[in-house]
Amino acid sequence: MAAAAAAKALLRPSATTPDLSPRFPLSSSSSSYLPFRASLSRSSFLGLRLADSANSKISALCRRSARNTGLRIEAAARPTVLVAEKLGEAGLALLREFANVDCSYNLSPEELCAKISLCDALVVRSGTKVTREVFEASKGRLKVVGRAGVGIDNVDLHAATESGCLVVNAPTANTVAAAEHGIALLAAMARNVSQADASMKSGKWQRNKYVGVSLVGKTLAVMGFGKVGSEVARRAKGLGMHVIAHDPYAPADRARAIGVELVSFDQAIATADFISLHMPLTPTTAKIFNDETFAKVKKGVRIINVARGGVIDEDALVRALDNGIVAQAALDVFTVEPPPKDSKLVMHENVTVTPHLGASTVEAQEGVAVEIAEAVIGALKGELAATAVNAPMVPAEVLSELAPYVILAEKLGRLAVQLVAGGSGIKGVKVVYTSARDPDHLDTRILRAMITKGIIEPISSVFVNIVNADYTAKQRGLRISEERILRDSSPEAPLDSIQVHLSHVESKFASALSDAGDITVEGKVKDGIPHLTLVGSFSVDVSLEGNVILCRNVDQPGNIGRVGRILGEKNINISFMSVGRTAPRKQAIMAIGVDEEPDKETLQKIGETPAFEEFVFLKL
Ligand SMILES: NC(=O)C1=CN([C@@H]2O[C@H](COP(=O)(O)OP(=O)(O)OC[C@H]3O[C@@H](n4cnc5c(N)ncnc54)[C@H](O)[C@@H]3O)[C@@H](O)[C@H]2O)C=CC1
Ligand SMILES: O=C(O)C(=O)COP(=O)(O)O
Repeated sequence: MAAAAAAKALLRPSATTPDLSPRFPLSSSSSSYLPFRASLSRSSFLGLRLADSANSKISALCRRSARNTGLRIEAAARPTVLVAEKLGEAGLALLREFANVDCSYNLSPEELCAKISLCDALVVRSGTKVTREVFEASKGRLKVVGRAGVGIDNVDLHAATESGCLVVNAPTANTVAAAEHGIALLAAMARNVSQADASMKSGKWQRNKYVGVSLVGKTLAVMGFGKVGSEVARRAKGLGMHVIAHDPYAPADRARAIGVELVSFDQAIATADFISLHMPLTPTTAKIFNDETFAKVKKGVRIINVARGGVIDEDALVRALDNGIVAQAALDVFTVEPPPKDSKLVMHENVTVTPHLGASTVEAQEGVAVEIAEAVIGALKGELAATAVNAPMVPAEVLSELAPYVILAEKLGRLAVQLVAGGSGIKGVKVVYTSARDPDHLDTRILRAMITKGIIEPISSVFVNIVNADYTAKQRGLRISEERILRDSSPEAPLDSIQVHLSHVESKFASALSDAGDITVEGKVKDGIPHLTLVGSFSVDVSLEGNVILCRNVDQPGNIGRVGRILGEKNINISFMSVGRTAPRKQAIMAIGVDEEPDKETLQKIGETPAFEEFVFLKL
């Protein structure tokens, strides 16, 4: 529950307040499909407005918690999910429980762009290009792209990240289907099954023409020893083949466990009778099989490609087939899909083709549909997806521990930036984490993202989430450095404190400057609630709920009463108050937590109080 709350805070655009869900006494199962969120923000991560028609017990809890913390509950419309390619029924049923589902297949790029600004999520397979234009056309509404399969080369990940859109895939459910298809193509190619079938159907009986080659004892090189590659290797060994593999990143012990030897690229292609491709299409693997490569293969090699067409230079393959260097090829995937009708490769008599059917089994399609529906629904609820492609994956237990610190981190960022005097410009941010645990084991990515969010959102129209935080900081020239300090405190908590320092800036509240001249704020988590514990060099202790007024004054009797009276006259509730001073009757900082936002006149009155040398109102 806490993990889910932390994740929601990470993903929503303007988490001005902690999500309340951890405090709701709900079982995770009862809450999992309820479209509820409580938030101060005008819209949640997905721009969802919360359903007002839902379970009244939950509504009451939301309202009560909302009153306690000054939160507002908003009613949300159901999100809209555009399913742009055929998806298994079980996945569609899950999506329909949670969202309005628009199944529109075969959209042109223009039609997709026209629809996308009305959609919170998009589900695709390999046939839809999710380009930068799509993200731009969504105008920020699209919050998750679900790829119902493995390869995400059809999604512009840079554009997704820049727009803060999460991309999730379904990496496991079609592995076996793809591996089985690889084996089907291997066997069909070796025994000329499709050619012989076509010949017979045209009325011929050509037994001598279609003599094949045996698999047993032959060497198969598996290029890319990941999920599919290793399943292909396992099956090929069952057929009595000698299997070698090339994968620069695969662990040798995994290969050894299957009885496969990992070899270099050149060794693999020079010794193999069959080469089966299972690497992703990336800038390094694009056209990795080209004229130069074919010049190094064993003459008469047979090639199977169930990965991506783009890893082969198709013109070079046609040349290699024509001159007999490659005896046969079996291809499920093509550089352009569908390939041109007159494609020499497709029409080649030594080539067996299928129209990207690797993942197309009934079982795999039901599997990927459910896998992607769950990931998309999770993301629409603001949870971090285990299969996120463009966001850090944080284990649930880590997230659960860090939940209150995630909220603290954002609030510290928000406080710090509001202390900057106009025109200063922020360049350097230093974050110091103190912990009793080995600081090297502290995963600060989500905390850094939230501090970035807290700093950037109040001063720009950009919304920042865990997907685009680092990118947005870089874009704005914000350098964020981190320091971890080992402190002798309770090792039960993951962190003792977080300090945010903004360097080389002027402050509108001079007392927020530390001795080193940085705007400094520090916070801790006490009883699960984030507290502000240091401003400049003044120790304070104010719970970070609602808003905060900071006043500097000379420590003398009556100041608390004065400000209390001004706020009381306007019915503004003080939630917390603390005084930090250098010494009795010397300079002091009063930190006052207020539930409501004082109007201009009230703030002016506080400012005009003679005892107050400076003051600032900070929105959390
Ligand atoms: N035809 C179809 O319908 C299907 C195609 N695929 C495709 O198959 C490919 C593999 O999928 P999975 O095994 O699930 O992915 P995976 O991520 O588990 O495995 C890919 C492997 O390729 C390796 N690799 C990366 N660069 C390499 C290089 N330069 N040389 C050799 N190996 C390299 C990686 O280390 C990794 O082990 C993907 O391109 C995927 O899109 C997957 C499922 C269905
Ligand atoms: O999962 C993959 O990478 C695939 O290539 C499967 O593609 P598909 O979903 O069948 O269009």
